[in-house]
Amino acid sequence: MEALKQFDGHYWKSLFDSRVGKTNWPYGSGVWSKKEWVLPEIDGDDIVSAFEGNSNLFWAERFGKQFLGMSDLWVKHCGISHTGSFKDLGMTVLVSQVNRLRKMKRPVVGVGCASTGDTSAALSAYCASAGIPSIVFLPADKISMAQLVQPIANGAFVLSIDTDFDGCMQLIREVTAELPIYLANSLNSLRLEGQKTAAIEILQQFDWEVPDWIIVPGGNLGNIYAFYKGFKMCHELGLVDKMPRLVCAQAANANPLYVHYKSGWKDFQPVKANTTFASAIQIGDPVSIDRAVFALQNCNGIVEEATEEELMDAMAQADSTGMFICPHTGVALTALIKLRNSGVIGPNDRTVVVSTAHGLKFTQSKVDYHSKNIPDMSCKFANPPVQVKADFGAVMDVLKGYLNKTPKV
Ligand SMILES: Cc1ncc(COP(=O)(O)O)c(C=O)c1O
Ligand SMILES: N[C@@H](CCOP(=O)(O)O)C(=O)O
Repeated sequence: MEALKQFDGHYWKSLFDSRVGKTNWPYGSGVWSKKEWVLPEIDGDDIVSAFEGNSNLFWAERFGKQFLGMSDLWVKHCGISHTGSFKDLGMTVLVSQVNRLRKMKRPVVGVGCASTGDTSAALSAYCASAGIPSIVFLPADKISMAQLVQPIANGAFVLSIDTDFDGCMQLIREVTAELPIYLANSLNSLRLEGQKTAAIEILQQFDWEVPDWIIVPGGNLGNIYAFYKGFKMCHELGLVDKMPRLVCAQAANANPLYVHYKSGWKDFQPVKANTTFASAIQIGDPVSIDRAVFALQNCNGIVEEATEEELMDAMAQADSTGMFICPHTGVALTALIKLRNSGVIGPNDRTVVVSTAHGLKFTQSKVDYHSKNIPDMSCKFANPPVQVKADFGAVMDVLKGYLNKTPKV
């Protein structure tokens, strides 16, 4: 920070703004356009990038107005990305550094992670691009088919292990302590250095105006800290004059941070994470718990939770306004709905919900919901297809019934 403080906020803003939308290597990446703040000393030739970042910040006008009476609601689509999640932002930094270490002949035989599906997809893609072996530990039968096929296709060594994510995490930590395999989970701060650029990007996209609220779904809890760090740096280095308030949203079935928050931050206890449609955050013993607590305590942050029904309904409502979000973003939207209904978030507060993965990775959950195929869930926003005979009269009857119910313009 001392070195960066040699330049003022105006300098950094115009430097970062000058790089947006260009193809210059590596600055065309949303992460590497902030290289001086991420990993300054790395040589451009060592960087492994898919020009990640620069994701769209979408004005959720209809969702905000129709469901929440809000005028200034935005969704940061970090999941519209190379491997379909925000993990690309951190993985480009970590794999670039490993690439550099290997060129320096350091003994790194490969890179490994435990994963609920998105970290493994990003790791295997970036490693494949650089010709570095990747090893991924996945909890058997607990990730989506779309996520599972990503490391397989990218040539990773995939271990499907009969445990949950927390079990995989413990195993990879033990294995990487014994073997020269570089650990790629977010306890490695290189990941967070990349992920923090999403916060800087949001400020940049608002012309360096600070939103009131940022809502982030949390699992292993690296990302909530990364957002805090990105905003904090912009504040301390004079690019903006205040911090937003952060909200971390968890699935009620995997809510150790929520329980800790509700206890007044007394004694943290890991939980046994139960099955959730937000499967990528089915984590009971998050590795970045201390960082997350630090971040939330220092920005007057809030933790919320979402039941399965709440998160699936929120996802369906968002999709009905033209989005196609993942269940984790449904968790974040539920937090928004609760905070808006209780008046904590005001109708005109500028609010950004961070969407963390592409909805196409989680289509089975949408199929189950719209087929009303979920035990004990009413699926009240389901929109199942109508079965109809191949007959003009039958089709017309069905269409007339539909058009009669459709609001007139
Ligand atoms: C899609 C998705 N959303 C949210 C998260 C939560 O991020 P973090 O683990 O950094 O809290 C993860 C991974 O854990 C994820 O894959
Ligand atoms: N959701 C993550 C869980 C691991 O998180 P990490 O950020 O510590 O790698 C995943 O997709 O694996």
